[in-house]
Amino acid sequence: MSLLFATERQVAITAVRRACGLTSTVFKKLIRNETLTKGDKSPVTVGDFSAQAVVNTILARAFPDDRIVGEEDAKDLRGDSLEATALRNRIVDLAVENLAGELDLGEMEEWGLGPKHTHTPEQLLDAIDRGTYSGGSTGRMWALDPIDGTKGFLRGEQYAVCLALIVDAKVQLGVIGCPNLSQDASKPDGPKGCMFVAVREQGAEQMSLSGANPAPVKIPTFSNGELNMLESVEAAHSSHSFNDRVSQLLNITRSPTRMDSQAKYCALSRGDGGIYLRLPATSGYIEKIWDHAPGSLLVEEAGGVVTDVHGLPLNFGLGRELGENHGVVAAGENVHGKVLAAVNQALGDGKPKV
Ligand SMILES: Nc1ncnc2c1ncn2[C@@H]1O[C@H](COP(=O)(O)OS(=O)(=O)O)[C@@H](OP(=O)(O)O)[C@H]1O
Ligand SMILES: [Mg+2]
Ligand SMILES: [Mg+2]
Ligand SMILES: [Mg+2]
Repeated sequence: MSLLFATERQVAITAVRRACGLTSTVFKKLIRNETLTKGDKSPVTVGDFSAQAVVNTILARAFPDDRIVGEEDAKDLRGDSLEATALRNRIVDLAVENLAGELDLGEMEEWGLGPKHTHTPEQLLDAIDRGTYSGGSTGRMWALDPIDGTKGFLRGEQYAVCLALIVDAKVQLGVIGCPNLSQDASKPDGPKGCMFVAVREQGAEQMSLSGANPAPVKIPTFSNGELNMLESVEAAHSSHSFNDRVSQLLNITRSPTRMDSQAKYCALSRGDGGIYLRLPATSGYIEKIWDHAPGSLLVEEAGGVVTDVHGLPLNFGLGRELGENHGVVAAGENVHGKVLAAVNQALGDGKPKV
């Protein structure tokens, strides 16, 4: 008897692994004018667009009826301007080359892979735009962040290719590829490049990006003295000062580890740090589902708890955003309760006294 979501798991591993190969190539050759600034002032690179084209092409072939909520869209790539044409050509070349790569273990030709397939520019732009689904509470949908932590990617630091399958608003499968993350946190100069895979009720595991050495990941039981806070690098993405206050309340003496992207969830799942705390630094910012879907399942399957500051589960069924949640509190089972209490004490401390 085959396990639930076995095919989806293999397709997602394939898509994330291929996309990681592409982003690593792009990083080595990225040139200045290959980065755009989006309406919200955040960066997007040829790597983000072409990785979304690759993942969505594979998903569309393997599961033609599934919807996709992806971070990027192809609007800026469709014009006739010199800039749009150059960007489009580069993205198409990258995606075509990546998809044409010889089949690796577990990959299937019918997923659009291998040298026999052709992919036209129009098909690849349409593949990117398959990611424009508005989300919702029923049915199957994939959540894709082709490069999470684009700023980290541009700095040559942590970033992640993140893919999740959500069924009736519940994350069932999460795959995260971290090309720059050390396979063993205690050996920062050792081999880099890991993939984290979680299936609901089937546990979580880490493997190398090639798929080698799969091993279960588990959050250990921490005492306060051993706890270490994981937080965003960008102060604009989550409040560092708030996290300092919570650390004080919990008597955490170790300094926080700053890391871009859902690599924070990955680090937490294998016990490199015991808490991931993310409070909005800008009032009004609502978290996106693709920034949390695979990471939250990974942490839960590794024995952790993920809620917002009110202790509510993240609700992935409200569209492209986590519309009803405020902040994210992720920690091992034995510490989540006290972290939540400290978060609420710190939030109360900040309120004007009447
Ligand atoms: N104002 C604001 N507040 C909170 N979050 C924001 C904000 N702006 C952007 N984003 C999202 O942050 C994603 C990057 O993840 P991190 O914050 O973990 O990375 S970082 O350490 O700050 O670089 C980043 O994901 P990517 O765009 O995929 O890189 C964004 O979706
Ligand atoms: Mg982005
Ligand atoms: Mg992101
Ligand atoms: Mg992104």
